Amino acid sequence: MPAPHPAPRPAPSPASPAPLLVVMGVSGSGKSTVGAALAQRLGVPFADADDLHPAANIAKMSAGEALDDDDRAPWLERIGEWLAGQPAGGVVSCSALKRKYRDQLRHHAPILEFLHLEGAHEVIARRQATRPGHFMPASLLTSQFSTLEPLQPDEHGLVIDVDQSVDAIVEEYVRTATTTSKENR
Ligand SMILES: Nc1ncnc2c1ncn2[C@@H]1O[C@H](COP(=O)(O)OP(=O)(O)OP(=O)(O)O)[C@@H](O)[C@H]1O
Ligand SMILES: O=C(O)[C@H](O)[C@@H](O)[C@H](O)[C@H](O)CO
Repeated sequence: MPAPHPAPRPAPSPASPAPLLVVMGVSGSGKSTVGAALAQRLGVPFADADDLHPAANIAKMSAGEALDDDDRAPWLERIGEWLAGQPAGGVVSCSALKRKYRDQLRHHAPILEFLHLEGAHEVIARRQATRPGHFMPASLLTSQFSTLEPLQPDEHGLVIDVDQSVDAIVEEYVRTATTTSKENR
């Protein structure tokens, strides 16, 4: 049962800067792939939060151990600092599994939007399994789903199903955000 759709924010317009967007979801949901494609489509900088992990976090996940709140806290701070440094908008791919993680990011960038790439376990597991050479083992996918807290109604964001092409996801985001922008005029 998909989570209720949270309130989407208006799309970028001449009057407003491009969004600060976090593409969120469990491991293998397509955050890095969709995030990079979306940043290119919107003409804004992109950062992959995987690149901002302390080495200890990468080692822990590579060893098949799930991260905990203490592991993620410094990582989320670095992501928040990156977001705060993007005055003209930007996209970051970050799992942002828990509400309190998203609150920590909003502390750095209050006007923040989330795009949750939501999908069935079997769809995402198939993509994780066919992904070459990534440090995140497929064995951790179940813990990702059990840790995931969907967007709540008061959080600005969209939920898009991953069971479609990357281009289709990007265009659905742009179309939905643009529609919302017109409705808000
Ligand atoms: N919409 C899509 N359709 C088909 N394949 C996809 C789609 N999105 C991503 N993929 C593929 O699925 C795999 C996982 O994608 P990606 O690495 O972007 O996920 P992720 O959420 O960033 O994972 P992690 O959090 O573990 O880094 C990759 O091989 C990618 O090419
Ligand atoms: O536990 C988490 O929050 C996630 O595992 C992220 O930290 C990873 O970066 C990514 O999903 C795996 O590549």
